[in-house]
Amino acid sequence: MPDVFSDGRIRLPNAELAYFPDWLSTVEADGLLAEIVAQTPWAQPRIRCFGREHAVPRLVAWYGDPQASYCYSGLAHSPLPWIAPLDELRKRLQAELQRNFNGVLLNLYRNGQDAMGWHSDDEPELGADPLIASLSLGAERRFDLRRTKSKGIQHSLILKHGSLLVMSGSTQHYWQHQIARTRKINTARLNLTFRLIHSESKQ
Ligand SMILES: O=C(O)CCC(=O)C(=O)O
Ligand SMILES: [Fe+2]
Repeated sequence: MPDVFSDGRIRLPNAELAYFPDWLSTVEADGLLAEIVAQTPWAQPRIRCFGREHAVPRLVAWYGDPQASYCYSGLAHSPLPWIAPLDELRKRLQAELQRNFNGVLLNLYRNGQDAMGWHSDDEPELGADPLIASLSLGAERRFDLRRTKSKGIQHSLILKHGSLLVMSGSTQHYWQHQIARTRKINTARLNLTFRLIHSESKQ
């Protein structure tokens, strides 16, 4: 693993987490937020949960290489072709982390009422020990972690504008994460999770 992981390491058992609060300058982060939000054809997929169909509480988009189909919110999604700002971020991450990414999932939380429930990113197409590079732009939201299916939050961090959180190793096997609703936030946050989809492992 490159040295970059050791600086920002968050020490939790059975997890590999590293947080870099100032990965982008504020100016870079401001520009990217405006550009990516404006250029993205946002969707709000409907999912079936406990027998009831409802729209996910956020807007989403999936960009990637043509073969990088990804299943999220219970549906398979073909990738949108890379746009320049996302491809540049991907190349920068690949150089710094010395790992490849072929897709990026975008989540746009329009305000504090948009959220993401407890989950692990452990789909088979992400491989045995998924590496997820998560870039946050816009409003600061709290990112909670808990041991898989346990009750209560074990660790939280505030993901700031321009920050990078890297999850790797066994994190997705032992831990779940969420972005909870909050009344305190009235502005938008964009999160980008760069991933590597192993298309050969799909049926
Ligand atoms: O918005 C975030 O920081 C988390 C997003 C996330 O967990 C995901 O896309 O799987
Ligand atoms: Fe996730």
